[in-house]
Amino acid sequence: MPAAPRFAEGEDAVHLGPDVQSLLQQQGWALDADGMGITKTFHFKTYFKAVSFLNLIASESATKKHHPTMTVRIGSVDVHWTTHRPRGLTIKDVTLARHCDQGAVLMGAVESGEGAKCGPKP
Ligand SMILES: C[C@H](O)[C@H](O)[C@H]1CNC2=NC(N)=NC(=O)C2=N1
Repeated sequence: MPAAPRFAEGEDAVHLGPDVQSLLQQQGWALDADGMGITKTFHFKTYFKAVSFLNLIASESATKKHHPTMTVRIGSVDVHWTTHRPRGLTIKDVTLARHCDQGAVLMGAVESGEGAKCGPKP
């Protein structure tokens, strides 16, 4: 059975619960096995778009002083949000996950399978 979201101490779980559920059920975010974080992979037609998206998120992260773990590949970016202190999901994770979804639209994200790939064309 998938984990339930685990909110950091002091968070308003009553409001944050439905916000996290909508990210999970409607926006394609996945909950970590321990319920403490969320991940999503964004796909792009070019490496340059993938890197530009990463920089868009990096810029907002610097402003908000909340930083994701990101892995950039040739045609995709994995983004993981969690809060280290206090440990668990917070409103910052939710707000910045939404920012990622908006930024992905701006950067022309595509469906999984349509992103750039290595190797010869099929
Ligand atoms: C002081 C500073 O705001 C904190 O260390 C921030 C920095 N960025 C952070 N980023 C994330 N993802 N979680 C944190 O708990 C966190 N803490």
